Amino acid sequence: MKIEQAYTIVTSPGRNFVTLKIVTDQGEYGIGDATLNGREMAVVAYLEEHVIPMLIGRDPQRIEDIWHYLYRGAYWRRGPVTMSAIAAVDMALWDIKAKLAGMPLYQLLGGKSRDRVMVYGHATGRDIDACLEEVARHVDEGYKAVRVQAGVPGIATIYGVAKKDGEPYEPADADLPAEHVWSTSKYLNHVPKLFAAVRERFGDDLHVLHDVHHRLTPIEAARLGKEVEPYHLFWLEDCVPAENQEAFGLIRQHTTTPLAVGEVFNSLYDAKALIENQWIDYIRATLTHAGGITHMRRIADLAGLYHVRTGFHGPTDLSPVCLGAAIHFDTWVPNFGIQEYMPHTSATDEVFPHDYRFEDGHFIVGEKPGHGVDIDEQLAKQYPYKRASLPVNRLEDGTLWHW
Ligand SMILES: O=C(O)[C@H](O)[C@@H](O)[C@H](O)[C@H](O)CO
Ligand SMILES: [Mg+2]
Repeated sequence: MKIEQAYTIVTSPGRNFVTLKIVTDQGEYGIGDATLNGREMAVVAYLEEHVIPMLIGRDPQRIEDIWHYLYRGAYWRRGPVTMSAIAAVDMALWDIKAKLAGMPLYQLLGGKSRDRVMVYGHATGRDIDACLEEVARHVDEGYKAVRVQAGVPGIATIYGVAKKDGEPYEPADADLPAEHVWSTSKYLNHVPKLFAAVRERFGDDLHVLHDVHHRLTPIEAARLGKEVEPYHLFWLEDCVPAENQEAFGLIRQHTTTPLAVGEVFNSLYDAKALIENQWIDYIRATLTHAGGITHMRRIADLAGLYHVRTGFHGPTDLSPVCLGAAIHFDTWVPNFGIQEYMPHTSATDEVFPHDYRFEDGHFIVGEKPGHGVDIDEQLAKQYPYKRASLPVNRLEDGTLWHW
């Protein structure tokens, strides 16, 4: 069996998505998600110029060998563009292998470790009251876990909070990056009040999460972790940028609030010290940005040795292809923690027909052979690519900060 054809499909049903389709000489095909928010066309160029020509004629069943050919064989290793391209190939090849086996992907990975996959949704509001209403809506819809992000008095625009209450949040909202202004002190003073209000209204059983989006220093993160301890967060996410993995060692000494990190990681080496030192509780790297199923299995297995569980990144800027494959992975992986879920627009769901379903705060995996997600290429053509950038952040004195 040989790979006869491979091509990228860029579509923007509300936001940009990059999909790689691989077709074999026997007519079987698989698809993978290659979406890197705000840098989509860099991955398309990498795939078209450097990856696809090398795939033609190879045996699609040799997933492991193709992974190493693309990783080691490139000489230049890692990085989000390279690893998203490799991930898309890997996801498409697992899709093909599972279709050839006549099995849903989770069966090929080792079968079910659980019947359903707990997800967390996003509640966002411009102030605490509006945010509590959104938490209530999620609880009514069956969610058992909710990420809570509210506006902070004195900060005009903040990560995770939609421009209008009740609307979904989309960060890549401008042709060129919007500029936000950030105040660490205003933020730190406000967040404990938000979680006090959440626990007061919703009691102890609801799992609550919060995303700091990389904005604090280690000692500031330690303070926040301590101050929210009474509210028993499921996790505190990305509390500092993680290039310097040792930073988490400092935070860890100060707080029992569980720590999650990794949505911008693209390899095991980004997380090695974090995992081996047990500085974190949840690893958030996901299939599309961290080298696909083949590499995420290695990360999850290492994590499992150190009591670290998975908490895959699942924003709307990953396509339903990634989400579908992730739900198979989540259904299998022994050390599963939780799956992030931001619902895609109905236009996106139409372009990417899928067989996973949301029920009572959980995803239920589908039974179709492969990862269960397809692409309607004709419909995809109706939504042309439109450049969209993530914002940048500045301190009140103008210094460029982490967004
Ligand atoms: O926890 C999350 O879901 C993330 O922080 C996202 O909202 C990112 O900001 C986005 O994926 C960037 O492209
Ligand atoms: Mg995040």
